[in-house]
Amino acid sequence: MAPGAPIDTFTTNTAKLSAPNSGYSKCAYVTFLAGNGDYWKGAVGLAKGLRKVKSAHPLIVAVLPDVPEDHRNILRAQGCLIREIIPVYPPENHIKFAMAHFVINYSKLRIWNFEEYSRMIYLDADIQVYENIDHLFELPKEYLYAVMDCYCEKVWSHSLQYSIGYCQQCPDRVKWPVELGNPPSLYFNAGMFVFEPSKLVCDKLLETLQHTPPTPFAEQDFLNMFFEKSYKPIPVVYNLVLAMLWRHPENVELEKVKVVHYCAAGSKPWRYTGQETNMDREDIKKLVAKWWEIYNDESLDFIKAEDKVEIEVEEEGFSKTSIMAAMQEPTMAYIPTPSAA
Ligand SMILES: O=c1ccn([C@@H]2O[C@H](COP(=O)(O)OP(=O)(O)O)[C@@H](O)[C@H]2O)c(=O)[nH]1
Ligand SMILES: OC[C@H]1O[C@H](O[C@@H]2[C@@H](O)[C@H](O)[C@@H](O)[C@H](O)[C@@H]2O)[C@H](O)[C@@H](O)[C@H]1O
Ligand SMILES: [Mn+2]
Repeated sequence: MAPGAPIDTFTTNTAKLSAPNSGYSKCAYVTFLAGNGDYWKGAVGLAKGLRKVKSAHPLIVAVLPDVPEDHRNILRAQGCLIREIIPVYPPENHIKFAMAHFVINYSKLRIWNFEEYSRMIYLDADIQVYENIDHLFELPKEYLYAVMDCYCEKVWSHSLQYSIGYCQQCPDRVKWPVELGNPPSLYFNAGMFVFEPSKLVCDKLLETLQHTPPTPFAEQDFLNMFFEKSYKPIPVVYNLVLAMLWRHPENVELEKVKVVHYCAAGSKPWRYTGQETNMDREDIKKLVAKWWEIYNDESLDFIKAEDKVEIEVEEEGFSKTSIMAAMQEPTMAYIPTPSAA
């Protein structure tokens, strides 16, 4: 079991999780979309995946102004709620320190403004949900819940952890040197987290950002700094960062994973070629195929309420209502009752 992931969150609290909704009125999933590239495909996949696992909550898509109307319409047609947000930029003079392709992610911070929801789960658009995780909305208040990240990929080569060979996923493999004081605080992957929207917190985030020099992992580093005292780790099944498969296989039981995060280089399913390092692994091929199965499944497309036709289906002597998509021509579907004889 990954160290530092206190399973008390799930053992002692499990009882609470089955309790009626612990005072959270409106909950929603939220993802983030920027630019006119192909991430909209990730958001469509996510919307269909949440439908497949019968989530009871809507998916909000926080879009930057540069997301084209046709991409927004595709997402509306999949039942997503589109919310345009104002971009957030770190202090101009430091912008070069964040990895350029991550700078746009600072705009994610605007989701703390969505106060009409008392609890939200943020999911990157390159994430897929394969099992219902609605119970996470009922975790005890006041904490930010997320899965611990891994420091072993080359993208971390700027860090002290990487140069020492230390990773929080296996703190005993290479111990943090005593002469360097305490090991780094637990650090989460910001592709998935459970949080409570608050305008007050949003204002504090934006104000703090203005005097915080950006760092390589941009808003992920910033969120880890900001929530250092209120971050609570949750098990890896809720956000499998793919690198865990080859960096810490001992911490992963793939058959139990509920959420997969396609963040490793070359792993975005809608761009997958299998050419990049580790992308020819059988488990990666299976996970990419699993994503496409949902993306291509038309039975998971959104059907507007007004387009649903309720028909009475008489079977084996009892009646049940079944919902079917509107027929092209609005003819009443009639299913004859089997003769009593
Ligand atoms: O061109 C882009 C880049 C990123 N994103 C959004 O920002 C998130 C974080 O970026 P990414 O997932 O590529 O980072 P990674 O998790 O791979 O480090 C994505 O999942 C998308 O939701 C986007 O909409 N358009
Ligand atoms: O803007 C910073 C990004 O930082 C994170 O991505 C990283 C991180 O997970 C590394 O640990 C992985 O090795 C790497 O592949 C991956 O790109 C978040 O997934 C993403 O949502 C976003 O916050
Ligand atoms: Mn991601």
